[in-house]
Amino acid sequence: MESIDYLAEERKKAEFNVDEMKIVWAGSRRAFEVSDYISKLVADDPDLSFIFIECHRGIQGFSKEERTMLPRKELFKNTLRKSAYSWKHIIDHQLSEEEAERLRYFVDEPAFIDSHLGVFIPAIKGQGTKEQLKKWLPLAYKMQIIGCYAQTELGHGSNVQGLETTATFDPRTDEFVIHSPTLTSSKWWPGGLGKVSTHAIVYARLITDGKDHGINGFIVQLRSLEDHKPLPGITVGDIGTKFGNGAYNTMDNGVLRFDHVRIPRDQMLMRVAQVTKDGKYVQSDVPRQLLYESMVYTRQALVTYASGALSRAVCIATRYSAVRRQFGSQNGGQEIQVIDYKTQQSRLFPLLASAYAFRFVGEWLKWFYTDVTQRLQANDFSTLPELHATTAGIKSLTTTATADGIEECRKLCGGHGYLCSSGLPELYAVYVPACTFEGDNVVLLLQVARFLMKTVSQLSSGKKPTGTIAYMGKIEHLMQCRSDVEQAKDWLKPSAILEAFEARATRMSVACAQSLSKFDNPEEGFQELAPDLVEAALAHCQLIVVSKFIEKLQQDIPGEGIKQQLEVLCCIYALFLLHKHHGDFLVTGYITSKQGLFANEQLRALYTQVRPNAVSLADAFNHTDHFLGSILGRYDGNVYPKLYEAAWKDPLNESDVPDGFDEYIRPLLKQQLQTARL
Ligand SMILES: CC/C=C\C/C=C\C/C=C\C/C=C\C/C=C\C/C=C\CC/C=C/C(=O)SCCNC(=O)CCNC(=O)[C@H](O)C(C)(C)COP(=O)(O)OP(=O)(O)OC[C@H]1O[C@@H](n2cnc3c(N)ncnc32)[C@H](O)[C@@H]1OP(=O)(O)O
Ligand SMILES: Cc1cc2nc3c(=O)[nH]c(=O)nc-3n(C[C@H](O)[C@H](O)[C@H](O)COP(=O)(O)OP(=O)(O)OC[C@H]3O[C@@H](n4cnc5c(N)ncnc54)[C@H](O)[C@@H]3O)c2cc1C
Repeated sequence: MESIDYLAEERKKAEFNVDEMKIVWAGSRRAFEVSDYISKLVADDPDLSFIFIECHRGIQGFSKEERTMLPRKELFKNTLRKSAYSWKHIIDHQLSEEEAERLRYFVDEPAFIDSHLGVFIPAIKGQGTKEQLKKWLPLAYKMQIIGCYAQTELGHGSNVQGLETTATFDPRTDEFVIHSPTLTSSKWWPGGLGKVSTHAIVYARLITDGKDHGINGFIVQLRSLEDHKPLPGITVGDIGTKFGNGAYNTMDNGVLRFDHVRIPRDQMLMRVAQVTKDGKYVQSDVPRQLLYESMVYTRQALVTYASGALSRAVCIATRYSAVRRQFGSQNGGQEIQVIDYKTQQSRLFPLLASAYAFRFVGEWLKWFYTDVTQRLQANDFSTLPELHATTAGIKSLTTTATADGIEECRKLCGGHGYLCSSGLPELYAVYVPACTFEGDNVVLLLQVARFLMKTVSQLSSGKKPTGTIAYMGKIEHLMQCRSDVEQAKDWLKPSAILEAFEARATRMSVACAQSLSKFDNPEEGFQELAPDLVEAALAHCQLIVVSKFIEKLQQDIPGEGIKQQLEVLCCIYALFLLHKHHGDFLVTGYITSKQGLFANEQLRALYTQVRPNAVSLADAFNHTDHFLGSILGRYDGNVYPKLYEAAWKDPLNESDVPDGFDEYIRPLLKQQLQTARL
């Protein structure tokens, strides 16, 4: 049966070519084609799109929207089935790495494979010697071993140097003895550890000849490759159900303890430091920070994932806002679409713009990461501190804004957003740990702040800042200049926006540096001023996102109306931030309150420009209905009949009279009858 497109009128209003925008969103025509093909493949194959569960009626299939009603144990088993099926598909059809990654993405269930491919393999690549890569990578790529990343412990996560697990070298047997000396040293959280991984990269304190050399990575086998039982000395299991039904519970985050487990010496990852057969500790000429390299990789990858998650929420909220009507009916006509309310626009459109902004900064960050890792291979470590600060900061900014944005989209959908069938509660529950994993977002901003303070202190020594901090080279100008905006439309000039963000970031960093210099003990000062330092770091990161959006617009972007739409979105992103943080811009003296009001006036005008294009800008994300998993976000906008239909699928509606009626409701009703008779 052909479906009616309830959003057709909205789509007719678009002032740009949606197909061309899909390519800009995907990054290239080839990336679009791969994503488009794989997302449809997943949506159309029940083995990938459905959840099959054994119940009293035999095997029953459930759609993605019904996932939150299902018990964890069955969901988990289904995820194992999907992973095995996906893997077979990848091998049988010889999918490329890019296609395989897309397949994992569109299946859209957190699983051990994410840790295996997203952290275990990158850790071996980053910290292993050539010989170690040769031995372990083929096994990992063929999934003959499955690995996880066991860094965090019950007692320590953010403070990596505080980890307690020990790896003590025994020269008599040429082995390391891996041990968990305390309860708090139990590994806690690693994804894929609880029930699946056969191996782990274990972070432990390296001890030779009684001397503690700090943290290093070790490859440790955890489970038998025959019967999957834990090896002697190993206690391992799942840490328990996490936030939200369904959500991240398809992942087996685990707990792990070692009781003097022995591993061969060559299972210490030895790119950064080596231990010789006679127990000598030898530091390589590469920086110790390379121990943290896999975190840098994952943090940059999480930025593109942030744009993906935010775009899903925004797509749902935009389509639903065009379908939903409230108030304003005249002469029996239709009510007003809620998307036409300026308040709805002022909450929704900055998120739409943010999704695009995060996409482009993610694209750039991927390039930057590749560039720096190529330099590292050639033993040029000069850009590593900047890469660390940038990945940490942009991961922090984008994941916080995305988690908050998903929740805002839920509220933008009113009551129906609170239903699991809207897809938004589960999207939030799955997404929100990204603010914590791969580094707590505040801890990461403090890393950016340290980098900024170092940069400011080096300015006086004549060191020329480059890359993302090149703007600080113009410190004299940026400390004194004032905005020359005279009317609202002046805020459309990229140069006006850029200077505002540069001046604000510079002034906030310099103010922190000046306050810090008043402390005798700089570390004490850093702790005391941490809230201000976090704000300065955020200002720097927002400048990076804004400037990468502006740089994107300087490229040749073909397609009818595409550049104009992106220009509008770029200005919305920047002016929304300016409006939200206008206290910073005012206090640092770059703008006057009048200029702040002009920015807000311009922002409202930009919302009017986006309005006719909003649904099409959300369509350009090219999300399938399967991937969205949301009745409110359906492409055809046919929301109400589908919501009504879905309600009846809830297990509570399997019978008219609920279980428990005889025990708990009937006696109450009877008691009331008796009271009434009295
Ligand atoms: C079927 C399908 C088939 C195919 C599919 C294919 C592909 C799928 C592929 C990929 C999936 C991709 C992406 C993954 C997506 C999702 C991942 C999934 C789940 C995520 C799981 C989560 C994992 C984790 O959470 S792992 C644990 C993370 N832990 C942390 O982040 C801890 C945070 N803490 C720290 O990082 C550090 O402790 C610290 C806070 C940075 C402090 O460090 P330290 O104590 O050493 O102290 P200093 O601050 O003094 O730092 C010293 C010095 O080092 C510099 N530094 C610090 N960190 C780094 C770094 N990372 N790099 C470089 N340099 C660093 C710091 O600046 C100081 O420098 P100076 O001395 O110069 O000042
Ligand atoms: C879903 C999920 C998956 C995970 N997967 C893995 C995995 O695969 N492998 C793995 O090893 N780990 C994993 N982790 C663990 C994760 O990396 C840690 O939880 C994370 O690094 C934060 O550390 P923490 O839990 O110790 O938080 P804490 O550091 O205890 O943070 C608690 C609070 O203290 C604050 N705080 C901490 N230090 C400072 C400071 N210096 N200054 C100011 N404030 C501070 C934080 O901002 C936060 O508000 C996962 C976590 C989750 C939630």
